[in-house]
This record gives sequence, C-alpha cells and structure tokens, in this order.
Amino acid sequence: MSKNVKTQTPQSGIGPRRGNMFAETEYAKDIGWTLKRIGLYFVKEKKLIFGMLAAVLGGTLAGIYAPMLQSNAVDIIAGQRSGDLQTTIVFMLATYLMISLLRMAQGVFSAKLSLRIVRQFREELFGKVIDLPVKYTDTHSHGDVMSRMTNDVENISTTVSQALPSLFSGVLTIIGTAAIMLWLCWQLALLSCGTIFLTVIVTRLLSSFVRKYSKERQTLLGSMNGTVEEIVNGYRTVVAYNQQDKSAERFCDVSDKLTKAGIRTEVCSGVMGPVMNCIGNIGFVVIAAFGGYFAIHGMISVGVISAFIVYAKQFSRPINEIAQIYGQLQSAIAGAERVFQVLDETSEDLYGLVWEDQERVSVRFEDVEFGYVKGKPVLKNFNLTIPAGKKVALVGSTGSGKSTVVNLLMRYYDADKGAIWINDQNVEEITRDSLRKHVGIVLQDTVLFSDSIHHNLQYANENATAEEIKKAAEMSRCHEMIELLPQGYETLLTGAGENISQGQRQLLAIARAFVANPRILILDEATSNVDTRTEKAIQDAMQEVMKGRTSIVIAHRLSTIRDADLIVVLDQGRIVEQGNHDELLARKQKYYDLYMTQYAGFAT
Ligand SMILES: Nc1ncnc2c1ncn2[C@@H]1O[C@H](COP(=O)(O)OP(=O)(O)OP(=O)(O)O)[C@@H](O)[C@H]1O
Repeated sequence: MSKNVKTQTPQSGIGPRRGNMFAETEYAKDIGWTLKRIGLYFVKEKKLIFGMLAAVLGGTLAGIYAPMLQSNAVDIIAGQRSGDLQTTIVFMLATYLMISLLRMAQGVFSAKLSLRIVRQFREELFGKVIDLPVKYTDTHSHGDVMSRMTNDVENISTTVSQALPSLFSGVLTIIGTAAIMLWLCWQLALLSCGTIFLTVIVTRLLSSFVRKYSKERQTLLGSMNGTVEEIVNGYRTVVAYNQQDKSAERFCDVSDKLTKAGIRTEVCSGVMGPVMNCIGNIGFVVIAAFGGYFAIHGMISVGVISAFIVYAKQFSRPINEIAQIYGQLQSAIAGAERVFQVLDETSEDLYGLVWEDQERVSVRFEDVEFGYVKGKPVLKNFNLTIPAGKKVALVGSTGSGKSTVVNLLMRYYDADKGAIWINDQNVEEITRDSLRKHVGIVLQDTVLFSDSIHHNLQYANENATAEEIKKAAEMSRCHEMIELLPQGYETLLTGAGENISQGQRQLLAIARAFVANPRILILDEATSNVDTRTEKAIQDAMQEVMKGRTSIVIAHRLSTIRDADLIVVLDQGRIVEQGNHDELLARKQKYYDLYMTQYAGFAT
C-alpha cells in the first residue's frame, strides 16, 4: 500500500448520501414485503403515528357510540325507555363536537406524517441517485428516474395521508359496529354481514386488475417523461431535420398507450365504489324490511331500528372506503416497488483508500481490457504509460476508444481485466471521491449551472478566492468576455449557459478546471468549439498551467496536439502507434495518414 493513501471507511451516519438501510436487502416483488419495507419508514415517525392513531381511535369510538345516544333519545320520545331527554341530547351534542375535533387532529397528524415520509423517500432517493454509478445513468432514461422521484413518491404520499387513517378507522368502525349490532339484534347483524362476504369477493377481483394496470400506467408515464425530455433537450436537432411530426407521432403513441392504461386503471378503481355502494344499499333495504318486521313483533324497540339504520350505513361506508383505498394502495405499492428498485441499485462503492496529493503523478494502464457490453471488449490488451508531468495526446478515428480510456481513469467504469496505476497505487483501491479530487476534466459537452459565472467557476473549488477565479479566467482567455457582460462575474447564466455562445461555455469550463488546480488534467475535445486563434492562446496558457503536471488531451484537430510529449494512436481499442509528432510523421503509418488527411497541402 502506498504511504500516500490512508484507509477510508464509509460514513456510518444515516445521512441520505451514504446509501440506505436496505442496501444489502435482496429486492422481492411481493406486496407483503413491500408494505413491510414501507412500514420501516413509519417507524421513524412513532410520535406522529401514535398521535394520529389515538385521534382516529377516539373519533371512531365516539362515532360508534353516538347512534346509541340517538337510539336512547328516540326510545325516550317514543316512551319505550325512561330517562332525561335533555341530558341525552347534551351528551349527543358533546359527542358529535368531540368527533369533529378528533377528525381535525387526525387531519393535522396525517398531513405531517405524509409529508415527513415523503421527505424521507425523496432524500434517500436523491442521495441514491447522486451515488449511482455512471453506468446506471447511461442505461436509464432521465425521464424515468424523474418520474420515480416525483410521481411515484407523490403517489406513496397521497396514500399515506389518506389511506392509513381511513384504513385504521375503517377497520375499527367495522369491528365496533359489528359488535354493537350483534349485541342489539344478532339476526339483523348477520343479515348485514352477508354484504361483507359479497364485498370481499368483488374487491379482490377488481383490485387485481387495478394493480396490474396501475403498474403499466406508471411505467408508461416514465417512458413518456423520457420521450418529452429527449425531444425538449434535442429540440434544435428535431426542428433542423423537420422531425416535429415524427416526434409528435412518437409522443402521441406513448401518450395514447398511457391514456388507455389510465382509463383501464380508473375504470377498475372507479367502478369499485359504486359497486360497493350498490351492495351496501341492498343490505340496507334488507335490514330495514326485517327490522320493521322484528319491531312489529316486539323483538326490538323503534330506537334500535333508528340506531341500526345509522349503523348499517356506518358499516357499509368503511367497506366502500377500504375498497377504494385498496385500489389506491395497489397503485402506491407499484410506485413503491419502482422506488425501491432504484434504492436497491448498487451505489458507487465508498470503501477504499484516500489518495492524498502528490506533486508528481504518473499514470499506467497495464493489460487493461474493458467493454461496456459483456463479451464485446472496447479496449483490448491496453498498455500505456503516461510519465509524470508529461502531456499525452490520444488520437484515432471515431469510436476507437479514446474517451473510454478517460472513463476508466476517472473510474466512471472499472476495467474488466488488468489494472490502472496512479504512481504505485491501483485506482480501484482508491475512493472515487479522492481520485476525482485530483483529476480535472473538460468535456466537449459543457455542463454549466443556472447560477452566476463566479459560482460556476467556484464549483470546482469552493475555497477559491475571487482573485484565483479571475486568474483562471485570464488563463483560459475568457476574462475579457466576462468583463464585457453587464454584471461581469455576477452575470447569471440562464438555462445552464444558453445566454452565452457554445465556445464561451467551453472557455468557462476550461477556466473551471483551472480553478480546481488538479494534478491530472483531461481535455476531451475541450476546445472543439473555439476558434483556432483562441485555441492556440489557451494552449499557450495551458503549457504554463500544466508545467510539472500530467495531462491527457483528446483532439480530432491534430494541429492542436503537435507539441504533446507523447502521441498515442488508437485503432479499435488497441494502441497501434506511439511517439512524438515528428517521429510519427517520419514513420509514415497511421498517424501520418490521419495528419495528411487533415492537412495535406499545408507545411508540417
Ligand atoms: N456508454 C456506452 N455504452 C456502450 N457502448 C459505448 C458507450 N460509450 C462508448 N461506447 C462504445 O465504445 C466504443 C469506443 O467509444 P469511445 O467513446 O471511447 O470512442 P472515441 O474514440 O472517444 O470516439 P469519438 O472520437 O467519437 O469521441 C464505441 O464503439 C462506442 O460505441
């Protein structure tokens, strides 16, 4: 082990960035398991759950008791019971008032609970997304990830705030009402229970369809978001090739499928309520008829019938609600499964050694083999040494593997075989964080943020002073351009840099890399969008900046890498030639051909 590294273990805290409590759990697609897993998020909100359940319990019990008071009042009025009517009515009023207050408390508790649970999901999911390997983002549409973060999490939230209290109060109401009905008149109670049997069968049947369709609907929503994102991001290209109609066709196709899946889901879950209502009403008619018969024959009092009428309604209401909630729950479970799929993805590992700064850094690729797809290697038997402080240029035709070399050095991907060494340290043993801290990279596709130019440049090193930022901007030849802007360094970049030109964006990206002051600098087609004069000026500045540092430059314009200490020519993932510009030209092989193709007729 190098003496410049020290062991770093992952943080043990529960902060969102450091994985999740189920990281090692195998993902299972069953409702019980998913519910249990959702339940674990509730454990952290014990106080709120207790408060909410207490309010639901109080409200439900009072709701079950209130019709008894009503029954007593009716019996007192009908002369079938002795008692004080005024006291009974005051009790009734107090009970209904208490029910209202408890329902309000329940609403407050459940809203808080739902929002806090959503926060847990959202933060854990975001923490996961920023820790996902590059491979994941390369293979999943951004829209799909967005959909999981917003729609699915929102779906879980709605269910938590509405379904949980309704479910708890519903179950309590059913049990309490059934008990009291049995106590009042078991014959009428049994008739009521007949409706439950019918309800359960219909619920199970309809809910299996709801679950299937809502999962399909959420997958399609993700796919539609992905399509929209692709079209909006690539709008200029869409318009340039007059592909608006085709894009609209593609969108409409997904939108159409989404509508159909949505209709199927809504029909199945929407039908549930009315069907349950119908069953409840039939039960109500049966009870009214039989109750009348029993009262006529003196088996029960008129007050009991009045209470039974309320209980019968009270009994069927939660059954309807539970039937609807069941549909909602199915959809939330489908959403939760999709969220858990992301949470269960393997994060970029956080274990390893912290690579500490060293002034001179050499890089060595040793027998490296790598492929993005299994069995299809892009780099084969790749051996390359980049001496400390030297500038190495990678050239070769499109798809020859130049960016892949950089991807491996940055540990966006890890080699399938062989090893990459930084000085005497295998990069796979170093934490990615500490490795990337010392490597600056500028890509062709510049990413800037909707923030001031100053903050965009400071992004690479939050401790950089205004003076250091200005110096970096001067070296990358963008200081003057920035000064000409109305607010100078405080100018806000809108739409991540759409208010400046592509070349200017590239200059800012180079300045940002200079601010980072890295030991290794990688420029992947970093100056492809600036004019040749500016490019030359930047290169001169870079000579100065990179003195004693190691740099890797990828450039199609070969004139820009003529001064490199080593030029490496790649072809189909293999190094076919290496040397300096003059040596390679003299050899008259691949590099010579590439150079002549670009500059035939010009002096070398
Ligand atoms: N994320 C990816 N998933 C699958 N294959 C990929 C991925 N990135 C690159 N490839 C493939 O790997 C091969 C090498 O690509 P690479 O980007 O390294 O080439 P390059 O020499 O940098 O090309 P260019 O000059 O066009 O940038 C190509 O065949 C490419 O299709």
